[in-house]
Amino acid sequence: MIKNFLKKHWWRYLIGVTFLITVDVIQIFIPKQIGSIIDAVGLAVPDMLYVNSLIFRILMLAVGLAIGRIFWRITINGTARLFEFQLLNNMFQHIIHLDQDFFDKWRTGDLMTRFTSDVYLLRRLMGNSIIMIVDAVFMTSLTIIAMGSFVDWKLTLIAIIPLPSIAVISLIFGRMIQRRAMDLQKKTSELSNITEEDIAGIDVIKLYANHEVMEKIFANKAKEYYNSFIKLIRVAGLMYPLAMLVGQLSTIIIFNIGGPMVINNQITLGDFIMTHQYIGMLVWPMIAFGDFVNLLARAKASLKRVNEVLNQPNSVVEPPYEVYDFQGKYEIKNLSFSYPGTKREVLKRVNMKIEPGEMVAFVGKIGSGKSTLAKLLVKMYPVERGTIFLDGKDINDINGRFIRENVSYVPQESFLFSMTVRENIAFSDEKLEPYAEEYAQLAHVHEDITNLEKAYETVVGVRGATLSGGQRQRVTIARALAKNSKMIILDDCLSAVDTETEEEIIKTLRSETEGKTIVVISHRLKAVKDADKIFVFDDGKIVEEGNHDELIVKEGIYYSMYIKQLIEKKVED
Ligand SMILES: Nc1ncnc2c1ncn2[C@@H]1O[C@H](COP(=O)(O)OP(=O)(O)OP(=O)(O)O)[C@@H](O)[C@H]1O
Repeated sequence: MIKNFLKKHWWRYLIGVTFLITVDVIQIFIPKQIGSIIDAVGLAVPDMLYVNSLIFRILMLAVGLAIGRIFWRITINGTARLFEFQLLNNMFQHIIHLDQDFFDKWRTGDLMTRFTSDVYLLRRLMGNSIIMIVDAVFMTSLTIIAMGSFVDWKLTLIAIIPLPSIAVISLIFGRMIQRRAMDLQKKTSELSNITEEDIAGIDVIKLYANHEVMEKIFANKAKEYYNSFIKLIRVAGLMYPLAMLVGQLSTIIIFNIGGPMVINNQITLGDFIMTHQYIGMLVWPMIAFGDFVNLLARAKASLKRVNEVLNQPNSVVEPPYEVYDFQGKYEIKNLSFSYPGTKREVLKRVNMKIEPGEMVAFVGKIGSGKSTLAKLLVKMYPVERGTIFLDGKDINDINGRFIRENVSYVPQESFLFSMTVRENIAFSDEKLEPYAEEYAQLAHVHEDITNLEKAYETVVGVRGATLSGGQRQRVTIARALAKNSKMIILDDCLSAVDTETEEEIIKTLRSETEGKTIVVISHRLKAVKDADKIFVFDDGKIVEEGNHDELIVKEGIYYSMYIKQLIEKKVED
């Protein structure tokens, strides 16, 4: 990723580094001018014209410095921002195409940290670190050359003796910093996870009056993060003063050796001050070197974490996207399924046929595998070859995106984006916005929407929080209907509306969407009793199948569930 970026944008860095080196070169001449001014004004009769010309030169150099700095900032920092922009896009584009398995396992906070603080460190690697290393190398060598040629080589070579030890200090500390930086990023992720989860689950915390417990858990995580940070800054914080100390040793040498040289007239006072200034100029590149090693170590840790996201493979291997005349005929043969990374079979030797235009219902106990099968129909998880056939083709040979374009799957948890109701309904295509009312009517939610403060233009809260559960569910159905796909799967997505409304919505769907295949998962048997086929699930197996009348005659599990629900309804009434 970094290599590719550098291959493409090396010229931007070349321009930036040229400006940076120009600035370094200009900087080298300022102490020389100051030294010359001191020597000139120290004469018995100072030549003020010469002094003024030196001052003018300093002014010109300062202007050159300012221009150079502006340009290297624009080019180098701008390129680093471009890298950040492209990296963020790459990461997002990668994860958005990953299948459900990835999102089941990764926690939002962890992902957020990788998108924010890890990317931030990589941006600094691609910007600040270039500046640091160029300054460390060029400023140091140019300053040393200037000191030697403008003043005295012997004095210069003795003064720089302590400098290589800075490199050694940086290298030793760099390793420790990397380890601690990795731990800090992990702790940052954990803290983000818990913050994200606590805010998302704030209702539950309040309802259970569980503030103290959650505060304690949060405080522990925050403390771990704090400790990890302190551990890091202890090492990083020790490295800088040590580097500075070594820098000061050079100053002491200058005073000890350079001072007597002035007294013995070997160098002028201007030369001495110039040398002192040069030594001062060497301190920044030394720190820059330490900073570079520190940043490199931290960025390496971040690169590893970002690459973990970018190299995350899809558990479903997709064939090329190919369009064909989708019918929606499913044939499931002896399908057994365990979620990726788990051993427990949640579907066991399932056989099923769904014909185009049929209405099919999945019923059965909780956790019996109904939603799992529905998700497999839209290829959200990988399945063995030869188990699911769609329109006569193995599902593994059809691109998942194409399937999901033709099948609208309405999941159990209704999620809306914090945009207007109209935009939510027309989520699949903004051109559908003028027709939002029609789809809302089909989903029996039009009246509810017109009663909202701004009707269809009402912006719903985060995740649709400002709508009731039932309203949210029906808006998600309207959204699925607007997609106008050939097949629709309603995964127990009407649990928050009453039985009558659920029945009516299903009836309307059936009559208004003639020819479309409908799969309904519901716990209310009355709502699905008109289905062409009803599959009864129990512990991952299909234990009964047939239409309502056939299943009633069988007097099996379906029959008992149906009678139980009838009695419950009567008792309720
Ligand atoms: N992402 C997952 N990873 C691992 N196991 C899972 C996952 N999702 C569901 N399961 C397990 O698979 C089994 C079947 O779950 P599924 O959601 O398909 O049941 P269901 O019949 O739809 O239940 P319900 O009627 O309560 O919605 C359950 O035991 C559940 O714990």
